[in-house]
Formats: sequence, structure tokens, C-alpha cells
Amino acid sequence: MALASGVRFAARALLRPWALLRGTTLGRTEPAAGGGGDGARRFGSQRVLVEPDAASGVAVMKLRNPPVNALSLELLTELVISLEKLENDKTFRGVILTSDCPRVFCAGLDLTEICGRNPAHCAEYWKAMQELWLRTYLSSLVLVAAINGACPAGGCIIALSCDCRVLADNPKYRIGLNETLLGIIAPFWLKDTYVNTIGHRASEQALQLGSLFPPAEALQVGLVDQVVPEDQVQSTALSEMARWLAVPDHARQLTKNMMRKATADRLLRQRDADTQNFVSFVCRDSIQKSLQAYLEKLRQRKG
Ligand SMILES: CCCCCC/C=C/CC(=O)SCCNC(=O)CCNC(=O)[C@H](O)C(C)(C)COP(=O)(O)OP(=O)(O)OC[C@H]1O[C@@H](n2cnc3c(N)ncnc32)[C@H](O)[C@@H]1OP(=O)(O)O
Repeated sequence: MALASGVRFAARALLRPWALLRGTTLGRTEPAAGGGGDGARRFGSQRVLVEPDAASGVAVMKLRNPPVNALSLELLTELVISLEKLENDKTFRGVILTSDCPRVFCAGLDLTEICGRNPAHCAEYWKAMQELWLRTYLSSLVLVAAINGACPAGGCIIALSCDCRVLADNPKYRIGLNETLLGIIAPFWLKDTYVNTIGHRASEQALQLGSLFPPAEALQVGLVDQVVPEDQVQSTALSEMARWLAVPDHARQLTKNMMRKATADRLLRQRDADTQNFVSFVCRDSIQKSLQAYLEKLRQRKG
């Protein structure tokens, strides 16, 4: 597919600077605990743990960037590489995306990547964020999000880019796009992803209010597909996966592409402008002050 190869090309161009991966050990393979054959070997990188099961064709991909899985440049890059590796291996048809950090699925953008940084760094960072979204949103694999913790902002977008979402039933595990509460604005492709999932009116309200939905409300508004007790998140994600994998791949993939291509194309057409817009916005003094104040509040909230 032209679009897929375009995205792959862009990813390669983006990912060529390997120096980016400070201290990563990409491609490392090690036996899973208690594991034996190939199907039980896990691989991944410092911040993304991949547990592949060749027999079922499903891999579990765990985010492990403690304490809160903030989307640092390294984590974004490692996620894209891990996903590409699985997509290129015909053994795999599905990925369950989950967190290795207790109580948090993903805290969204790593605010330290855009606070007090120069415009070039902010641009590089935003391109990596765009790339991860394009990759997940258009992935040929079935992606199921097993949301085992809080899931604000960029974390929510990663979950919404999956095909299906299972959320643990814990009132602290809220999900949504809360950008306005930080004094920032969700870019159009985050908004589009929201609208495609929960509809225009619900998005209009939730985006303006910066709503973070607790599980029952998230289910009601359609942000997640199932809410289950915490100890059943993984098994429910596997059952969901089986349901999706029962459909022939080619028909499901073409249908997914038909549903999502226009939204992705919109970003692909104006990627540079979106990057420039992001950089000039976050580098404003007033926005830097808001972000600093928000980070400070997060730090003080502790304990
Ligand atoms: C055209 C303009 C376009 C702009 C587009 C911008 C798009 C933005 C999308 C985003 O993703 S913005 C980021 C929004 N994220 C949040 O608001 C989440 C903030 N975090 C939390 O609410 C909580 O941390 C949590 C995720 C609910 C977890 O709570 P918990 O009590 O378990 O941990 P904390 O004690 O709060 O945090 C631990 C530690 O981590 C730091 N931290 C938390 N979130 C972030 C983050 N997003 N980036 C960087 N650092 C973060 C926090 O400050 C603590 O640090 P410390 O040094 O240990 O005190």
C-alpha cells in the first residue's frame, strides 16, 4: 500500500539517527521467565518489553518507562521500532499493548521534552509523536489496549489508536484528553481520533472541559469497549483479540484502512505545518510558563 510504504519511509528517515536511543539495547532477546521454545522468547528494548507467543500469533507489548510511562523521545522511538519488528514478522497478527508500570498506563507527552527545550528539540520530539500515532493508527496488526492504569492525554491517544480497549475497573484509572487543563490545545489529529471514537458532540464537550473519564463513564461515552476487574484485564484483552483474529486478515486490514485512511492522510498532507504549529505554540513564553507550572504542581502533589 502506497500510504503504508510512505509511512515506513518516513519512519526510517526519522529513525536513522540511532544516537537518539541513549542507552537502549534494541533487538535484545532473552528467554521469558519459565519460557522454553521460540514462542516463549521475549525481546524488546529498555523501555518496551515484548513477549511474543508464536503459537497464537499474538505478542504482548509492555511500556516500561517508570514512573509513569511518560512518552519520552526514546520511548516513542522504541515503540515504533518494536511495532515495525512485529509487523515485518509474518508470525504475528495481533499485539496487546499494556503497561509494566503500576497504576499508570501512560501519562502522555513527557513534559520535560517540551519544557525549557529549544525549538529543534521540540520539532524532533513532535515528529516522533506523529510517527507513533501514524504507525499505531494504520497498523496492519490487530492492536488491543489492555489499560491497566491512568490514561490521560497522549496515553489516551495511543489507546484510541488501537482497535479495541479494555480498561481496569479502578476509579483512579481515568482516561481522556485533558490538554485544555494544561493550557494547551489538542492538535487536529488528536481531535479527529477522538471524534472518530466517541462522536462530535461528546468530543466537543470533553475536549473543551479537558474531561478525564472514570471507567463507568468511559464505557458509557464509548472511549473504551470493556471495563473489567483489574485482574481480568489481560485475559479479557486476549478474548477480545481472539474475536478480532477470527476475521480473515486481508478483509479486516482493508476495512481498517478504509475507515482510517482519510484521518491519517490529513496529517500526512500537513505534517510539516503541524510540526511548525506545535513548535511555535509550545515555545511561546506563556505556554512555557503554563507547562512549568503544571509540572511543578505534579511534583508538589507527591506524598
Ligand atoms: C498546537 C499545540 C499542540 C499541543 C499538543 C499537546 C498535546 C499534549 C498531549 C499530552 O499528552 S500533554 C501531557 C498530559 N499529561 C498529563 O496531564 C498527566 C500528568 N500526570 C498525572 O496526572 C499523574 O502523574 C498520573 C499519570 C495520574 C500518575 O499519578 P501518580 O500519582 O502515580 O504519579 P505522580 O506522583 O503524579 O508522578 C510521578 C512523577 O512523574 C512525573 N510526571 C507525571 N506525568 C508526567 C508527564 N506527563 N511528563 C513528565 N513527567 C511527568 C511527576 O512530575 C512525578 O515526578 P517527580 O519528579 O517524581 O515528582
